[in-house]
Amino acid sequence: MNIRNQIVLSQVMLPNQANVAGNVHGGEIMKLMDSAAGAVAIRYAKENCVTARVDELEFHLPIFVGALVTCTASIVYVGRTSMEVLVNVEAEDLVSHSGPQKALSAYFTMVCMGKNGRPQSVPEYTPETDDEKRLFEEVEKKRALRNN
Ligand SMILES: CC(=O)SCCNC(=O)CCNC(=O)[C@H](O)C(C)(C)COP(=O)(O)OP(=O)(O)OC[C@H]1O[C@@H](n2cnc3c(N)ncnc32)[C@H](O)[C@@H]1OP(=O)(O)O
Repeated sequence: MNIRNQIVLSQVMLPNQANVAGNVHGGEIMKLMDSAAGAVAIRYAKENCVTARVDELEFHLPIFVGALVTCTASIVYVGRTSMEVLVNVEAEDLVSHSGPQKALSAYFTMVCMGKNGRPQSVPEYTPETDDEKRLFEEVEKKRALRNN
């Protein structure tokens, strides 16, 4: 993975991010995911980007106060003005030392916005590794289905 195409964002979950049971609100994590997707898209496009769509958002595990949450946002497909960003979230219980566990995942469609407030083209993306090629083809198929 080209380092320019990935951003890792970590944060310890605090009591003000949780409900009365101590579970972190889903919206708190979704905001973190959106920030990570936006950051990697802006770095890739070298221009402001907005979120156009979120697909396949899945909550695999609950997250609790005190957990270290790490969002990894990776560019996996690039269209003309839009980018598909896969965001994986891991949560780690720092006390138990049980290691990070996959907690959430989603695909964000980010659109590059020109200074005129309209979508602007972004640099082409060529997947290199087998994993990158697999993800690229998966997203390409999904977009083709969506646009038909
Ligand atoms: C970081 C943040 O949180 S930003 C705040 C939240 N987000 C926003 O405010 C965005 C609000 N939405 C918008 O401003 C507009 O709908 C835009 C800019 C996303 C799209 O505007 P449109 O006039 O539809 O643009 P246009 O038709 O030229 O499409 C631009 C690209 O966006 C893609 N796109 C537009 N709408 C969608 C959608 N709903 N789902 C997936 N892709 C979309 C198009 O496929 C196209 O991609 P491509 O150039 O790679 O083929």
